[in-house]
Amino acid sequence: MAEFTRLQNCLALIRLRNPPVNAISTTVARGIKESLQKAITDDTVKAIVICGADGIFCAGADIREFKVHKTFDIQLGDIVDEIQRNKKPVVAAIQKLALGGGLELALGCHYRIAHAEAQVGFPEVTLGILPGARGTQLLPRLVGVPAALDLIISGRHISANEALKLGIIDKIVNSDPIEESIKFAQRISGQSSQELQMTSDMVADKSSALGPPKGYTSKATIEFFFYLTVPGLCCGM
Ligand SMILES: CC/C=C\C=C\CC(=O)SCCNC(=O)CCNC(=O)[C@H](O)C(C)(C)COP(=O)(O)OP(=O)(O)OC[C@H]1O[C@@H](n2cnc3c(N)ncnc32)[C@H](O)[C@@H]1OP(=O)(O)O
Repeated sequence: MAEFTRLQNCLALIRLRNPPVNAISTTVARGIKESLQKAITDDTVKAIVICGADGIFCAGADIREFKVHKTFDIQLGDIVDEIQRNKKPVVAAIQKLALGGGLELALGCHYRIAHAEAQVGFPEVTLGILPGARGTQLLPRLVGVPAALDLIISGRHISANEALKLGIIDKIVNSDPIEESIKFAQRISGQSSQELQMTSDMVADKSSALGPPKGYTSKATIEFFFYLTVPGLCCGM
């Protein structure tokens, strides 16, 4: 599930909870979607923090459901789009791991604050799939195409420090990233939607050289990935 908490100071907290690694099951995805809706439609909420329960952000899709579903009725990509469309700033507080769909969720957020011991990565390739929830668009926009390809094709996990240097993470903390994210969200919640729109437009301008906007995966890119990865590969969800 995902728990929605209305905090003081005009903030909302969305906490993923699915032991042992807060993987994104259908129930978790539905919970995130519903919680986001609540936060977005509540005029008193000015900023949103997304985190995981029990000291871990999220290890990606719930692989226990892979045997049950061929497709998921709630698409993580739609949730990522919703976060990006909305005018309220969203901060991802990353503890321990943000992998696969968990990293895509974090990349959809406007800011990422991670603990120094955290790791991030796209292990999809080890399962014979590709990041399918905007990761192949959002990652290159942050780190450039060569570094994004390296991470997606290798499936390796990288440290928070490397992620900071690459530009995947905005800030590393040695304290509790959830508390830090709440403080940060509080600070930026004063920004007007116009200021936020200007900031996201500037980011979009800077990355426009990388091609079409999110939601688009070129055929050539897909073919390239197919070529480089294992036979019998199926596409991400
Ligand atoms: C709606 C879908 C939307 C988007 C889809 C996106 C695609 C993806 O996200 S694909 C990527 C999926 N994630 C992974 O492949 C991660 C796989 N797991 C690991 O690499 C490791 O388990 C680990 C998370 C790095 C943790 O390693 P470690 O600390 O060594 O512990 P383990 O013994 O390996 O695992 C502990 C415990 O967690 C369970 N678990 C791990 N990952 C998942 C997962 N993704 N889903 C469900 N459960 C997971 C693992 O089975 C262990 O459970 P036990 O009951 O303790 O055995």
